Order: sequence, then C-alpha cells, then structure tokens
Amino acid sequence: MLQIDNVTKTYSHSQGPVRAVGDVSLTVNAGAFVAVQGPSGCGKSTLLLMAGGLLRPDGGAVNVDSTDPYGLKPDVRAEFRARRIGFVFQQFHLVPYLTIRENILAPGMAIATPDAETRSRADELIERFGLADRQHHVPGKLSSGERQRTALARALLNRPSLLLADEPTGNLDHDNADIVLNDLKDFAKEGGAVLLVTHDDRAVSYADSVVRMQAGKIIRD
Ligand SMILES: Nc1ncnc2c1ncn2[C@@H]1O[C@H](COP(=O)(O)OP(=O)(O)OP(=O)(O)O)[C@@H](O)[C@H]1O
Repeated sequence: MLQIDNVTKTYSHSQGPVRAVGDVSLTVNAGAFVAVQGPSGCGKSTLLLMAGGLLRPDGGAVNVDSTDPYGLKPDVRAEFRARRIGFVFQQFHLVPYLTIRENILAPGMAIATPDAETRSRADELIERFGLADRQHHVPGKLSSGERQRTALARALLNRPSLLLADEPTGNLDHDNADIVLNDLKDFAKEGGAVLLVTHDDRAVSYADSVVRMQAGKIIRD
C-alpha cells in the first residue's frame, strides 16, 4: 500500500543545510496501523509529507498503491492524493470560512463538483462523527475534538486507501484523543493503511507496530 525506500531530505537554510531525513525505508501494508515515534525535530513530519506526495524526496522512492506520486504531473498528483490519501494534522488545517460540511466535502471538490453519492457520503460521515448539529457552523465555533473529527471525516470522504496522521491528538484531551485513535484503528481494520507519526506513547499504543526515529533515521531494535 505504502512503500518508502531509502528516502532522504535535506532542507537548505541560511545557516547551512539541515538533513531532516536520511535513508529511511518503511512499508505500511493494507490493514496495518504503523506508528513512527520520535522526539521533536527528528524528521517525522518531513517523512509523512514525503509519503503523502506533498514533498519530493531528494533521493529514494515513494509508492502508494504501486504508484510513484512524484512521477505524476502536479495536477494528476493532486487528484491522486485527493482520491487515495487522507491527511490528518495536529492543527486540523480546516478552511476557516467554509462550514463543517463544506470542509468535509473539500476533497470531493478537488476532483469534481460533488455528486449525490459524495454528498451522501459526507452526510454519513457527519452522522458517524457526531457533527450533525454543527455541520453549518464554521470551524472557529467548534471545539478541538469536533474540529479534529471534521478533519478525519474530510480525510475519509473519498474512501482513501492510505491515511497519514501527523500528531493528530496533539491538541485533544484524552477522550477526544481516544475517539480519533480508535477511528484510525477502525480504518485499518476495514483494510486501509495507517501511518501515524507522533512523540506520544499513548497514541503509539493504538498501533499494530511501532518504529522509532531519531535524528532523521529509523532505529532498528
Ligand atoms: N522548511 C524547512 N526548512 C528548514 N528546515 C526545516 C524545514 N522543515 C523542517 N526543518 C528541519 O528539519 C528537521 C526535521 O523537522 P520535522 O518537522 O520533520 O521533525 P518532526 O519530528 O516532525 O518535529 P516535530 O515533532 O517538532 O514536528 C528539524 O531540524 C527542522 O527544524
């Protein structure tokens, strides 16, 4: 489902280059929930962005559903991402002037005007995540838990095969964190692939397997 082979990334910086990820390989199969755990600055977000077709590695290869997203033209890559990959971030990244329902429908808009099936999928997710009463509100009016459930619903709209989650519980209390982590787990149980990057021990306990990262490298136990 997700295969990362020997990827590297170095950022250029006025103070000199910053090697964020060096020679990392990782596989996440369908039905697997894999966590990458490591301290702040070890390269987790960089790895996740490369896995999601959002940041081209300097070297190595990324394959999602046997497709190299970086081999696609930018517009085709954007559509590929919208169809196959769901993203959940710590800061939610909702569009502040769109309602909750419109935010959830946003990945549908990236492909075409949402048809009846997509709209009904959005309604199903709105029910499932307990957002029915808030669907016509903008994100600024919602709690952090509701915002992250909105982000998760948005990530699931197009029935992706891969979910990428970057510290998704960082802004949530325990109860809301449990809800989100159980939803990631359910997604894997239903046959999806989940890659979670986090420093949080509790979040990691929901994953089937954990790899540790330090200073841009995977540490093998
Ligand atoms: N755009 C950038 N330009 C320069 N350096 C960057 C950039 N983005 C990240 N870095 C550096 O690359 C390294 C890895 O950053 P990254 O955000 O991937 O780590 P992280 O493990 O996700 O950290 P955190 O948990 O704090 O988000 C850090 O040293 C960071 O300062």
